[in-house]
Amino acid sequence: TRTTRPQRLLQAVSINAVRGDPDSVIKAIDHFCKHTEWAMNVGDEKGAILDLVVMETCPSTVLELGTYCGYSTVRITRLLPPATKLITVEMNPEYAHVARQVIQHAGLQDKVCVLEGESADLIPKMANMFGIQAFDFVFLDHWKDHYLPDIRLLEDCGLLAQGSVVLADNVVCPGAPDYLNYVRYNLKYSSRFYQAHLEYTRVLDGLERSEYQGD
Ligand SMILES: Oc1cc(-c2ccc(F)cc2)cc2cncnc12
Ligand SMILES: [Mg+2]
Repeated sequence: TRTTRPQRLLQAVSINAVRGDPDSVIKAIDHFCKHTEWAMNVGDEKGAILDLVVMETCPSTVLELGTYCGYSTVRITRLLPPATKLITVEMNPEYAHVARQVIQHAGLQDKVCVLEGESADLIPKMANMFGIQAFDFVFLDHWKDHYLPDIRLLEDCGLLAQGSVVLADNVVCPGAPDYLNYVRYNLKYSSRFYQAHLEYTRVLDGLERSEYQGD
């Protein structure tokens, strides 16, 4: 097929969503994934849990690892107050290019920085790049075998502080067993599981919310 799935998803957004309206962008992507073509967005069921955790955290600084087409970027950013910045990291340049256009269609481009590259390379540079101390909220939604090394790297770079909330997607499917073991049995975290389903399917999945207890 000439076009890629992210490009077809972007086309569905540009046709069906209202410019400047994040909720219409979210609805257009969910409709596309339910009726046209499955895609690995966090989706509407897990997305509603993501919304609740973001709202109760009221974060000033947000990091997302794994942008894909920007669906969860839009979900999170639409809930943030005007002054807040969200940094999202995507290693695939083609995904990043589509995500920037989806985020722009939602009218949220001024609140989001899409960084292209490997999370392991970029995390150590973030404090200096953005003049931040710690992230109040981190959403892990990239390759599952990077969850554990990346949360350890965030700790080592002093980018987690007491009360920082880390929410991880796909801890059941595809699964992140080493990450779950770490956050559930390490006294530095208070962790809880939200049972849900793999986006747009009946397959079991879930989100793990882990709150950093401080050094
Ligand atoms: O939410 C997700 C789902 C899947 C996925 C793919 C194929 C399958 F069969 C089941 C699950 C892969 C992901 C990779 N990165 C981030 N999020 C993902
Ligand atoms: Mg995911």
